[in-house]
Amino acid sequence: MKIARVETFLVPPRWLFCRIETDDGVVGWGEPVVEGRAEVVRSAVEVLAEYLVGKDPLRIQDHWQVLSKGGFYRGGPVLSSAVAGIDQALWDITGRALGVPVHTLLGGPVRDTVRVYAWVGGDEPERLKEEVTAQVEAGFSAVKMNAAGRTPPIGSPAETAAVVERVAAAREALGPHRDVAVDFHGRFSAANTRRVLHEIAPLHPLFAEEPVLPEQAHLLPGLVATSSVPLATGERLYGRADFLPVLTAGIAVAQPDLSHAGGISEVTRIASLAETFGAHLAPHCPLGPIALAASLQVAFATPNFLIQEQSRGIHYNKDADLLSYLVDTEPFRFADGQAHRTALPGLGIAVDESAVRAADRSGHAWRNPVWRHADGSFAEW
Ligand SMILES: O=C(O)[C@@H](O)[C@H](O)[C@H](O)CO
Ligand SMILES: [Mg+2]
Repeated sequence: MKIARVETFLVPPRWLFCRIETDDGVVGWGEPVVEGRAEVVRSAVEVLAEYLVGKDPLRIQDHWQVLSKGGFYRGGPVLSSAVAGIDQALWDITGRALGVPVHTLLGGPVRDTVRVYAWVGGDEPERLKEEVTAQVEAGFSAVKMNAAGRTPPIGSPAETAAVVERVAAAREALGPHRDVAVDFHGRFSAANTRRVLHEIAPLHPLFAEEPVLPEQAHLLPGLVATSSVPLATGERLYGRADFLPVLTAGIAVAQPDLSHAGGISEVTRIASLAETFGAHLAPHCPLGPIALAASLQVAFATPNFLIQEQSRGIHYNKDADLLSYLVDTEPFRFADGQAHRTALPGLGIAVDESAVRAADRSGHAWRNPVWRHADGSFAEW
């Protein structure tokens, strides 16, 4: 079997899919994308495809090495995401060729269900409470909320109180048997995060995500030492080498993204690395159905897995959502807040190829919002 063709599809709301076809007709799908930079990753996939065409798709490890390291310059979001999507498609092809799910290829299942969480928004506590209640009624046992949008480097008492009030509203709607995770997005200074973590700790968050920016891993040990809130990070880290410092710093939850951190191959390695630090895996995934399917395959085979992000109900624009490109949406219904393991081959989903081809014809030009503080200065996140 040889790789015959690699195609990419720029599909709303903000994703990029790749389809790899073999000469004997087996097809695998992947999702190589960086939010806001989809066209750049598309170009990277096209360059990497030059090497792949004519090769045996089952040699995933060797292809991963060549694609990740053979260009001399390594790592970073664009290359690692391009490799990630290709890697997902090669695992999908391998599973389909052998008639087994990817989690079987990864050593077999260690669990039958995977707990997933839903995102909730809302600036006002009452609105947030409504959103949490709606997700609880939809079956979810865990949600994630933003700590805040634009925050000044050090918040006023009122701004700090507003964050606490919103987390408290979520906690009240959830009760003591469900979980709330709080995403800081690196938008707070470490000093502000330290103060806010102290205030929200009694509300028992599942974890605090990106408590500082990814390039400030050296500040994490101080936060770990001064807070009882488990810290999480990883959506903007792209491989084992990037995770080593944050794991060494003592984070509790590693959050590689299956579409950013080198795909199934590299995320399983990151999971093993995290295990040696006693840390758990909670893959980032505000992305599409293929990234989520890849995440779930890893979750079914990873002992130190905690919880899975997914984008049901997040509408980056009105044109499409998580379910738009699937023949059968059942795998992502999450009626009881869980994904259920199946024996379907490869990534375990059926992509609606005609819907993908049609969506690519209009494409998208999704870009990250640029935020500014009240004084006009750039607000980084
Ligand atoms: O944890 C999350 O899902 C967010 O931080 C998103 O990754 C961010 O809004 C960019 O897509
Ligand atoms: Mg995040």
